[in-house]
Amino acid sequence: MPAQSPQVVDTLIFARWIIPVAPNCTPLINHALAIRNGEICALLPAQDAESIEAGEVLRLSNHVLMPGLINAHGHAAMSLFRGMADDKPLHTWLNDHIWPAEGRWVDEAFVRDGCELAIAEMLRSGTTTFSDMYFFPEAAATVIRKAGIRAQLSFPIFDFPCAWGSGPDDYLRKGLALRDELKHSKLITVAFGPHAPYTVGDDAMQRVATLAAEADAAIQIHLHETQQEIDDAVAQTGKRPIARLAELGLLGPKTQCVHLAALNDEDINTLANYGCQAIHCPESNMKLASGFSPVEKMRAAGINVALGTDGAASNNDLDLFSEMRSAALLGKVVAGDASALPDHFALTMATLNGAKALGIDHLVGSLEVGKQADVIAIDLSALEQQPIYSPVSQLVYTNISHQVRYSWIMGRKVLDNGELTTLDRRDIITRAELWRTRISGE
Ligand SMILES: CSC[C@H]1O[C@@H](n2cnc3c(O)ncnc32)[C@H](O)[C@@H]1O
Ligand SMILES: [Zn+2]
Repeated sequence: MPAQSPQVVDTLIFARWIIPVAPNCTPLINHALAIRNGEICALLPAQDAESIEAGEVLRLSNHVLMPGLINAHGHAAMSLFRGMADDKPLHTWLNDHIWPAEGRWVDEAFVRDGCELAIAEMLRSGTTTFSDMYFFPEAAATVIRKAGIRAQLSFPIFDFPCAWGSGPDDYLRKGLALRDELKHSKLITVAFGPHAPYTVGDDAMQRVATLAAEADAAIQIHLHETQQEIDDAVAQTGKRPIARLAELGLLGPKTQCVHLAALNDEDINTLANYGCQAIHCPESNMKLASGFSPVEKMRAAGINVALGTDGAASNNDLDLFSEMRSAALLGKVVAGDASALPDHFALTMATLNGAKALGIDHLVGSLEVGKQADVIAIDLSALEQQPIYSPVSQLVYTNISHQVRYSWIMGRKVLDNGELTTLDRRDIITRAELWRTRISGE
């Protein structure tokens, strides 16, 4: 919108700093962003925006405005298992604790309540899009619509039955029906979620590859999470999981590979050649002692690397700001280079790279005119952020998520001065406590 011909907009936000992420993370100082019909319609110097007429005007003199964060991998409803099984390695955690608990407790009500708790936590800490892989995705969709958050739902596929279905045929039928039901949704996309190479056999894997290609849909899978996963696969099949998936036709630019915490150079080449998406979950990988993802090597190979928290039972929070910090710190240790994974790259992983990984970078991930208005504002005036040499450094390296004050998704304000506008915080806490009482048998 040319500054000389002001038009009426819905929301006009003046901010001390605006970090657009594209073309880069250099902060624009004293600028304004205008929103009309859910889209960003102008980004311009503050003095040029004064004449614009707006339904609502916000003057955020201590704040950074930036794209909403994109949590590219998680299991939202697992928030109800937060702190239930800590300090265990992945396979013990899954086989002896999480899977038995899921078998006993997970139903539609669990997913609804757990999802709401997770979404509230994510909204309060700056996430505007998340990717979920969990049972009863229809129940998650109901809560997502209520909250007004953006999401990818990767419906689960295993070789064995679970509370949501009886096996691959049933999962694929239900998942495709959900995809059809949500095909006109502006906020939700539906992807295939084969759980992992060790829980999905060749037949089901091939069907996923065929159906996803037919539907032009994304696939999200836990992949190369531990060295044990690879050693077991080599012992059973003679192949590394990435090589097996390549043979089965599962790898491509719409394949979102989660964890990748045990990779050799050949694996990295294969992922790069197929144009796969990488989703790094540093805190979950550390907590379960799964392994170290070679993020710098993947980036150097041209692989898009996004960021995810994983579920709250293996993290134990859904705070993407702290995830950026962990990624930046761990990235330096793994690369043996303090200049590896700099702050601006961590910020890009949590925004634009997340959007690319989920195939929605034409819509979100950066503050650019024409994109959807998924925007957050963070107050930098607290003591813990002083003094401010670089707002990008403060966002990545200081403890900041509690300073997220505003959040808009498609132009709708879902966080207003730190308060959720679409969800009831107290009610969510009450229901979480009820689940804890039930689960701990009190
Ligand atoms: C297909 S529903 C999701 C399924 O995945 C389990 N899960 C959670 N975190 C992890 C992880 O890090 N690796 C593998 N599987 C994980 C979750 O408990 C559900 O059963
Ligand atoms: Zn996971």
